[in-house]
Amino acid sequence: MFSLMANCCGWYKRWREPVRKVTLVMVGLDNAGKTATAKGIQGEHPEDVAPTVGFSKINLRQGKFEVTIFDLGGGKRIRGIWKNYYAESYGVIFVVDSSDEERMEETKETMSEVLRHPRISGKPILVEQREREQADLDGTNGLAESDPEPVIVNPFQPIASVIIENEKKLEKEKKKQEMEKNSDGCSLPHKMEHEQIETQSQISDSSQKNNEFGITDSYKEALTQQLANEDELDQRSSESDNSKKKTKKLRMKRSHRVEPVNTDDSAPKSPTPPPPPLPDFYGKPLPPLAVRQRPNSDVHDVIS
Ligand SMILES: Nc1nc2c(ncn2[C@@H]2O[C@H](COP(=O)(O)OP(=O)(O)OP(=O)(O)O)[C@@H](O)[C@H]2O)c(=O)[nH]1
Ligand SMILES: [Mg+2]
Repeated sequence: MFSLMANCCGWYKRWREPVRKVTLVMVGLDNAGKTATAKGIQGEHPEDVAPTVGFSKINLRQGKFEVTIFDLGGGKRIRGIWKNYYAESYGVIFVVDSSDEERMEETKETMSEVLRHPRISGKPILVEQREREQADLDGTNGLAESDPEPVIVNPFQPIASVIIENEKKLEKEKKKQEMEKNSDGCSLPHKMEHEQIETQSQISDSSQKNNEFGITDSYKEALTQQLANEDELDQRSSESDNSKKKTKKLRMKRSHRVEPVNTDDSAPKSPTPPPPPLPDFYGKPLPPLAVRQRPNSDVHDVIS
């Protein structure tokens, strides 16, 4: 009864777990058997498999994982596209035809190139080894006849275990970091307090030192200088007050006078200027001119 309950709980937990999407990339030399492997995973016979040009996509469900495998073409000319899939792939399935001994060196070089790539390093890699009979290689033995049952090879199972292991490690690391953060958060206020206390003590120390050395003379000098400055300031302020008063008086006096016309530019110019003052002649005003004398004319000025 107890085991049944535990099983039910485990099943419910697994059912509640969110579905994880994982993308994998399947690479290897041409004719290595990548597409045949992909067909085998899907429960199909790997017969009449044509060389892959570009890629083919496989979707399958593995427990809580939704797996997408990109089966990429392995021809020399197509290998350049592999790197375009590295970034979004969680891991790599590298298929090797171990019976093709002649191409072992090429396989080695290609694999090391893949492993060296910065977008692959650190990611899980599964090397899928396919071994074919000599008859298969010669083409004398028909595939369908030799393998009546579909090849059920699931390269994702070991990768899934690696993923789960990695996740556990990540969770542990996360918890550790959180713990460290919390401990840092607790110690931070203490640090602050300690620093404050230190700075305060430094200040008090410096003031104490000043008193100890008795810089009273400099203090006196500073005081006298300040007083002198204040006196100067007072004098300046009184002078400025007097000048203000003087200007006030001047203004008062000048306000009774008639201002000259063109001396002040700021004053608005009147359209009809006032008549010019009459010229004095020994204190007596000259009579106004009625007619002005003109050259080569008989007309003379007449004094009225
Ligand atoms: N008998 C036998 N034939 C196989 C096996 N795996 C692959 N083949 C055959 O080998 C040929 C190449 O296999 P593919 O799966 O197309 O190889 P590939 O790696 O996908 O090649 P590219 O798509 O060109 O990169 C096909 O004709 C397959 O039928 C196997 O396990 N046994
Ligand atoms: Mg293929």
